[in-house]
Amino acid sequence: MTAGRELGGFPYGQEQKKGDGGMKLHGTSQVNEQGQLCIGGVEATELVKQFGSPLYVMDEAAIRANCQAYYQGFVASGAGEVIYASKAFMTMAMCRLIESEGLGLDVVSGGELYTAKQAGFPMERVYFHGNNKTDEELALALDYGIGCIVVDNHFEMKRLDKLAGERGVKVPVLLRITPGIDCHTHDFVRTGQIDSKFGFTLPTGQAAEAVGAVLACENLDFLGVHCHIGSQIFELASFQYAAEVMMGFADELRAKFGCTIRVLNLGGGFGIRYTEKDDPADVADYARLVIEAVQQEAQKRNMPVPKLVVEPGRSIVATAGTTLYTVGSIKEITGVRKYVAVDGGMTDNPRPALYGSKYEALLANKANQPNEEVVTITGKCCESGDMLIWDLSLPKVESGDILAVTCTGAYNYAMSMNYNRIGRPAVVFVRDGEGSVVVKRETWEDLVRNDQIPASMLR
Ligand SMILES: Cc1ncc(COP(=O)(O)O)c(C=O)c1O
Ligand SMILES: N[C@@H](CCCC[NH3+])C(=O)O
Repeated sequence: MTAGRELGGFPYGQEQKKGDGGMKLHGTSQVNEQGQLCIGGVEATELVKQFGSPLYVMDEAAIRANCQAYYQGFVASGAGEVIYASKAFMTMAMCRLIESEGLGLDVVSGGELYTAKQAGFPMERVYFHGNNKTDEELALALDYGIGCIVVDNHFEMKRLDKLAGERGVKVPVLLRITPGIDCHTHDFVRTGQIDSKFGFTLPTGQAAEAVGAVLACENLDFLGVHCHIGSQIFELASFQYAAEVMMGFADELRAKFGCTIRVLNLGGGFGIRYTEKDDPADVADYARLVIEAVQQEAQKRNMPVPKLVVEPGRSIVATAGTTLYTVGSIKEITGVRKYVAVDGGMTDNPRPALYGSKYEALLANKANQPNEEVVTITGKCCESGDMLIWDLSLPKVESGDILAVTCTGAYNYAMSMNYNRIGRPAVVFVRDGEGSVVVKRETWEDLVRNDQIPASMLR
């Protein structure tokens, strides 16, 4: 099983039949004999009837399969631990799923931490990240008995040491290191290069100095080091290189301070197939390569092999998600373009507007019909940049059709917003022919829930 598991080709439209990769469906998604897209054994049109539109649909079996691929690759062999980067998609139900698959959790805010706690997630399996954690967040983490805090900077280190001391605890910490590794991905989602807001910089000597500082903190238990070289990475060699650089750094620390790292956390970033242009490797190959790299480096340097931790986010959930929209207005500018507007847009998927991200889509209710036209899918925001997909080949589109945008499981719901006071769609987990709401749709009432009118304006 691999992340982004694809269940073979799919007879959707003429262009895709040309054998150029074409549109593929992930997880349990398939087209039934009536030409209807089904996810988790339920027709997409049924899901919309039952739960409304637009709708985030998460294929539970697909998420579990991705978790299991990671578990097999990294945990079953005894090499280490997999902690799901909850920023990609976080809800209480998701925490339950992750817990049941034997993975840990990476959180980056008090809100994510609180959600995990509310879901009953075991706190000793939680790692807390972030470049500007507040005292309140650090105190919450300590009071919850968190497993590990990934310290990003000196400001945090000092306050955490003090807060832990006040509570009479010694808290396990990793130091976030910026190793200076450049990898091929979009600039905005590249976090490992030197010019980064995250972590202690390795090549300048700042990182080694920070280890000296953490070792001097009475209430911090230095477990090891962390790095994260970026997101949506396809070159496995980048991860291998990161492992080598970090093990080299561990060797330097041994020489300098006589300390041994017990944990090496190499972050997340494994890429997934959004469109035919993306060609990800298997999680099993990724695991093998990284585990071997760490073992070889340890052997070469006569060091104990540290516990390896990885933090996948996107590759656990992205391919499991499909967003269903209802087609509304259609505007044709003859000889220029045909705009097809859906009942969502950048508010539920800001990635195309933010990063120029590309997605594939199909008409869920006409999934076996040949493509007839090229259209541009736009959202309903008062914003010209509110585009979801440019130049998409589809069967003849009509108002009322259900458009299914695939691979929306990561950083879609998580990054959704209320611009134009548009409520967030519901999130539904589908499995074995049934859908269950895991996040309710935001109502107009929800949108004004926190609004206050000053007394002076009520007079
Ligand atoms: C520190 C850290 N860990 C893990 C992740 C998860 O990355 P991805 O979703 O690309 O696997 C991120 C996000 O890029 C991150 O910043
Ligand atoms: N939000 C980004 C990924 C962020 C990575 C966080 N470190 C995306 O949608 O691709």
